[in-house]
Amino acid sequence: MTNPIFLALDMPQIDAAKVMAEKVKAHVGGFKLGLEFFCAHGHHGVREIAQVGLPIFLDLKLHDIPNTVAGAMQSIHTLEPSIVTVHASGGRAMMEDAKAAAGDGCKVVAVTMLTSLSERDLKRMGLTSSVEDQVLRLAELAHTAGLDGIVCSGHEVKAVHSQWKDGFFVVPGLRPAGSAVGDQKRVVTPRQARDDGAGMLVIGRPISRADDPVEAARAIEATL
Ligand SMILES: O=c1ccn([C@@H]2O[C@H](COP(=O)(O)O)[C@@H](O)[C@H]2O)c(=O)[nH]1
Repeated sequence: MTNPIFLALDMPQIDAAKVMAEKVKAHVGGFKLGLEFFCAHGHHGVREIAQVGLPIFLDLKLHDIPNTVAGAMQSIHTLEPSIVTVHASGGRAMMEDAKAAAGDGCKVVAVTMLTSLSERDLKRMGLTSSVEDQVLRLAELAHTAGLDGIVCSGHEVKAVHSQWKDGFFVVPGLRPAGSAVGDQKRVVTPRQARDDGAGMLVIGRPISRADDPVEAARAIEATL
């Protein structure tokens, strides 16, 4: 089994990110580079981390009109990410154009409902359905648009998996038992997410902010 853990390198310093990546590379399957890192270091930064030798997940959460998102996908093509995110709420046409622009060898997955949101947050946005129904609805839209899968929390992944059998499901908001939750609201353990159908486990602070990141990554890997 390939290691499903992707370490989120959410840090603005490229040297620190590279040191962290080198340290933990034996215990993770790849690295996730998001807005904090990409806004600071762009293409150069992605190439630096790619040199460590593991797959790169570019978590840019693209969300704009179809033409703009397709252009952004083409602009990151040369970086050869193994997976890129767009927001499902950008709509079907946007997701279709993103997938077409991504080309072969790059999975495109849609963020459904951020793991930092709760049912209460949905209501504040005027959405009256449950979190699970909202995630299932957006997953169906992403499936229809031809995407490879979605990003959701471990609370919904089982239901999504039973609705979309061959989908690829990325699950962040993961916390080993007893670790600090921080700003995440819908959390489960890495093992629970994997058992429920997650294909990729995105983990940041429980590893990157641990006193001993190598031991933290090793311990999580051992639970899977
Ligand atoms: O719904 C989402 C989508 C993406 N993320 C990203 O995952 C990591 C989680 O980091 P932790 O430190 O383990 O909380 C982070 O990079 C987010 O941008 C998410 O958390 N939820």
